[in-house]
Amino acid sequence: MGRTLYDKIWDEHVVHTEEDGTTILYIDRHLVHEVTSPQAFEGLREAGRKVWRISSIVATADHNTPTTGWERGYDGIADPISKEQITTLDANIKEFGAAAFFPFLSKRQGIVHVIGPENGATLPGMTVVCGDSHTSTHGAFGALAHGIGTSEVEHVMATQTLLAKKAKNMLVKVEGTLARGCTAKDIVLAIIGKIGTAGGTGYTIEFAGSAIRALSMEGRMTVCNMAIEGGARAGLVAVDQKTIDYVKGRLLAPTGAEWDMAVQYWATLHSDADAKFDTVVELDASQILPQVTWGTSPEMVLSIEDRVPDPGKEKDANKRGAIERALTYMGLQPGKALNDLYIDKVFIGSCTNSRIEDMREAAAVVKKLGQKVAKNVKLAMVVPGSGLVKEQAEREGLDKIFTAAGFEWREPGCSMCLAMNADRLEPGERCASTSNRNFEGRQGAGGRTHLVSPAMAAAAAVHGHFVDIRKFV
Ligand SMILES: CC(C)[C@H](C(=O)O)[C@@H](O)C(=O)O
Ligand code: SF4
Repeated sequence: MGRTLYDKIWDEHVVHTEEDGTTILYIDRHLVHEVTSPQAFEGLREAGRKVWRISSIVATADHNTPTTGWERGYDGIADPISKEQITTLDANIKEFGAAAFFPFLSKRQGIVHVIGPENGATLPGMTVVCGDSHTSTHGAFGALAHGIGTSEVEHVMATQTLLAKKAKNMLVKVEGTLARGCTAKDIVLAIIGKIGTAGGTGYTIEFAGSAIRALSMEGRMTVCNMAIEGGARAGLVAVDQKTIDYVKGRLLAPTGAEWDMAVQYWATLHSDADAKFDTVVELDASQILPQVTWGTSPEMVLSIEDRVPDPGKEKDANKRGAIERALTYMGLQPGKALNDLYIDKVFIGSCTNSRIEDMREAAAVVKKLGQKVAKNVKLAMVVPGSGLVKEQAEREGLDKIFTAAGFEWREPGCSMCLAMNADRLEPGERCASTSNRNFEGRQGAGGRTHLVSPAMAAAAAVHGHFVDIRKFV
């Protein structure tokens, strides 16, 4: 019987499987950031162990790094805990080693899920782990990639393996053509709206279909990034020519004869025609409208043509309670049209939407609208995902488009995606955000997050409220 892409990568990495399915899986790439690595390094130190394969480690600082004040160097990191995490990572990598380290202030620094692919650290067919839930992003390359906990970070460092149990196979097939103005972000929000945040629990999701194949690598990363918000630990997209073209020539990508061998192998990284999936979900891309979340979970999502739901119409008492709580937190009345929601802040960034294509998409909308950020919007910030994205965007003059319209153009990092640095919402502030989580307090205590695409966020900044982006692109 044919195998799925997930089956193939899994089989290739099994070291040993116990009768109950517990498997020792070999790990090819270990991405490291400052938040989930300190205890792992400390554990190694206490046990007198070294890192098993230094060349598997690629590290950067991202969650705590400030997005302003870089000219002041490490003195620009106001929060002492943030500063300590960043300097601790520097010291740990110095002591234990890495294939590549992109520290705070370096040109290639950035969000771990942006710098991995960008530097060819993420390659098709690899097993990729990181102490970070959005590691699913790297599945866009046909790599089996998922987040691990801090104790597992130490385990992988010490043994180059991970204890895992195989998940089931889910196929999410998106066929057809997206409407103008609709993007990868709208696809993945629509998928989560359909399957729910628990829909993918226990599965690895392969995203397929003509709409997924039509996406750029950046778009595929956006989709896989949010697989975790749909409950799946990992998301995958089959390798095709776009994948190979993206990887070619990147810093850590293979070269010469190794490249040729790799490409030959990568060509096998797709599900066989007769592969069996445990569950299949289908979506019609032409029916996907611009998406906006209204609540405090990514599954609380509707289209721009919709209105805030009425809990009174929900028969299930649990669901009704959840809607009521979300509306209270979000400060929303049932029946309010989503395009009438006025916002206080705009955040364009995060590992979901901070790549060059996202910057281009947002800048194109700003340019087309030709107006400044609306008066009611106190802050509209654009945070590129890495130093390289920032540099490329500046070469294309995108920063000028943003700043001329009144946006702030910041230094790279996670920033207001989770407010671990100085960038945050104040209580009650409403934000159009291109990130992936809208949980209570995610962008600052009491902050209200609406997840949208970069195009929608840019249009909302200029109009001061959400709009049907299809009319403006
Ligand atoms: C800090 C880190 C462990 C966390 C994660 O695992 O995802 C963060 O990146 C997030 O997005 O909430
Ligand atoms: S950008 Fe946000 S979601 Fe991504 S790794 Fe950073 S904090 Fe997590």
